Amino acid sequence: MALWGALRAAGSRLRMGNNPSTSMGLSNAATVNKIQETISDNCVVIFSKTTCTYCKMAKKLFQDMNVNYTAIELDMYENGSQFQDILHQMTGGRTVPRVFINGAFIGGATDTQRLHQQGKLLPLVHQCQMRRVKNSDLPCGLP
Ligand SMILES: N[C@@H](CCC(=O)N[C@@H](CS)C(=O)NCC(=O)O)C(=O)O
Ligand code: FES
Repeated sequence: MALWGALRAAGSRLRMGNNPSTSMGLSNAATVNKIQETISDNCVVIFSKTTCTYCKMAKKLFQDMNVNYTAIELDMYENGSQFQDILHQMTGGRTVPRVFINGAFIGGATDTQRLHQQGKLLPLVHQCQMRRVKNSDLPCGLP
């Protein structure tokens, strides 16, 4: 999948750079893995900051639709800026919120709001949820 390629590329680009944030907390590879795992295990993931009003707006959109989401609050992580660097490599921007649905980056708060106004947000979530139900019917969770 293209996104995994982008993630691996992001990891190696950052590893080659002189990135002081790797001296504490997770290595870039571990942070890339954590992002990768989180967005593939959860239909809706919001990389967020607890104090950010734009982030609150994005989270409220999903709350109002009764959709569960996973929020990674980067201001609660010692290596939050490392996450943002990797998200930058993956998505072209390091601002929060960064919203992923079904493993794909859909944008920031205003992009998410726009998709919602266009009636496209909930169908994306449902697509992901339906895929998960189908997969869970298979023995041993095989894909
Ligand atoms: N148009 C973007 C604006 C995002 C934005 O400007 N985010 C600011 C906080 S509100 C940010 O991430 N600043 C850098 C930082 O917090 O690291 C969106 O709708 O998501
Ligand atoms: S709205 Fe101010 S930090 Fe996001």
